[in-house]
Amino acid sequence: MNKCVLSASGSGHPVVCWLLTAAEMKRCDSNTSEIFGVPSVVLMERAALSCVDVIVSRQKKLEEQAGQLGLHPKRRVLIAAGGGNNGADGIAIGRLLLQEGYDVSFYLASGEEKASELLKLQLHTAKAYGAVICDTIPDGEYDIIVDALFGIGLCRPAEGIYREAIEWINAQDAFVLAVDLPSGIETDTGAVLGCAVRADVTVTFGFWKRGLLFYPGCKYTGKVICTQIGITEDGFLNQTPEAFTFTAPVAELLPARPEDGNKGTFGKVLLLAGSEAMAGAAILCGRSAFYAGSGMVKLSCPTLIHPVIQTALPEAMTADSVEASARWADVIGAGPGLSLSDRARKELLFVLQQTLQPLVLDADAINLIAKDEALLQELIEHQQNPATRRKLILTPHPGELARLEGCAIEEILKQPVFYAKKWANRLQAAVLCKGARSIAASPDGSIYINRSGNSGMAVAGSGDVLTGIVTALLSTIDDPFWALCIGVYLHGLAGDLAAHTKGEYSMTSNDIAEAVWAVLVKQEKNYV
Ligand SMILES: NC(=O)C1=CN([C@@H]2O[C@H](COP(=O)(O)OP(=O)(O)OC[C@H]3O[C@@H](n4cnc5c(N)ncnc54)[C@H](O)[C@@H]3O)[C@@H](O)[C@H]2O)[C@@H](O)CC1
Ligand SMILES: Nc1ncnc2c1ncn2[C@@H]1O[C@H](COP(=O)(O)OP(=O)(O)O)[C@@H](O)[C@H]1O
Ligand SMILES: [K+]
Repeated sequence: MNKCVLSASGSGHPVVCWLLTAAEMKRCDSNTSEIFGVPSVVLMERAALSCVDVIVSRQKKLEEQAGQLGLHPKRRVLIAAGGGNNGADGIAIGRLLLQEGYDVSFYLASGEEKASELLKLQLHTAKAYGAVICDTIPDGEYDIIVDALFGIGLCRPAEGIYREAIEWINAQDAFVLAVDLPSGIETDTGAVLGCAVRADVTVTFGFWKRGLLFYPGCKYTGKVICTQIGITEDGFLNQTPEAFTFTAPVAELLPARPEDGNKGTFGKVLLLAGSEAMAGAAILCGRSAFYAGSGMVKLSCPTLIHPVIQTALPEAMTADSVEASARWADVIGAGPGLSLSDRARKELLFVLQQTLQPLVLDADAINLIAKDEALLQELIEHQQNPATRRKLILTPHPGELARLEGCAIEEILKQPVFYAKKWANRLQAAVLCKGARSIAASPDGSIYINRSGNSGMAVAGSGDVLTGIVTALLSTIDDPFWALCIGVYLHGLAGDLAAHTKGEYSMTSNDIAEAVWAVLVKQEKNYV
């Protein structure tokens, strides 16, 4: 991956949003305090102030609206604090709200004797300002609940009094602000450990955590507000986080289009796609490749389906076999609607063994390789050897990745990041694991987590569109991992546009393909 582009984010590169694990965040916290000398208590005060800002500005709006109706919204707050530094944040928030004139009750779920040092300090200060700390939830009705039970330190399922507190919070008719993360959400995976708070707003400090983006965690966060509390990219030192996502627009990452270019300049894409029963896959893939900027697209598929392809996609050329076009192509994409036929296998073998161009493998190309242990081993050996390695992208869904791995789909779904990384390393390739949050892994260990797209994209042919986009981008973007990340992101944006016009119920994969051009126009114009 082009680390230069990513590290530019320190100077405010608008495209990349880091997604941290708990360990990365802890390292960054401690570097900020220990190397740069910003005391933890200063960071904590800023963290607390940033939450207070959110509460106070919301309250102000409510009071303005209610005032016009002669109403007076109450300011009854409950702070629900755990025994770690997330709890300490909560106590600091409560103390600041007391000073703002709010009616604040404090519930400390863990005993004071088990409190972290910073929590002890915060308890001492809060008490000095008149806070009364209760060891059961004080009876009463609350307008605002601050969830500060657990943050990035959650390490086991929430049980006992913690479960009771979480369930109680979820049963209240109050505005819930989660501090850093909703309690019960695992920082790295977004899994619910036991049970989790359903927040209206999550104020997260310094950087996004992966679990705020992954499902199911993202369903618990409400609106996520990432606040700057003095923990910056300087705190990474030389260890940038593994994972990132894009924030729109990505125009500056798109391949440049030379004014004096010709159709050869913009990529000659050869697609091994389509079969008698799946001609549409080839059409969707080819159409998307054109919309994503390819100069020329040639589809290698059985002669029988040439007429239907020529009719639906007159811009494309057709061929009976890849052999004749192998030299012509700048890039090859293989798999959509290919089938597992003998012809498909023969064609794929030719591509794998007789060509060297950058290659995208999807769907049946992956299934054919997964079925053939010798072929898979040969591919691994080629890719492990720098002398024979080619630029390679794989775009499996979890079922296809499970076939490659030889395990159950559930196993992949439990650890998608792990398996994407494992295959990226094994094949020295950019490997995607598709889903509601597609994960792309690079051989250098970088992870892209995609957040564009919607459930309307869970429709037949959607993956074929992605293959067309990614193959087109691979012809002009040098780094396969970048081509994959950008392709996946644009594909999701096209899905969002299709959902906007046709709705998630009715949109088809062709609607996604037909939205690609509009997404690119928006990117070019630098707005979304
Ligand atoms: N410099 C810093 O370190 C900063 C830390 N901040 C806050 O500190 C938090 C991290 O603090 P901690 O590392 O203390 O972690 P937490 O406060 O998130 O939780 C850790 C505590 O909870 C316990 N615990 C974990 N899972 C449990 C379970 N299921 N049941 C019962 N107890 C459980 C642990 O044993 C530990 O005592 C962040 O999320 C953030 O809110 C912020 O104040 C910003 C600055
Ligand atoms: N709930 C969802 N939210 C966002 N994107 C989704 C969702 N479900 C599926 N997708 C996307 O739709 C595409 C489906 O691809 P794939 O499973 O290969 O479909 P097909 O084989 O039918 O073409 C993937 O890019 C995936 O990330
Ligand atoms: K929390």
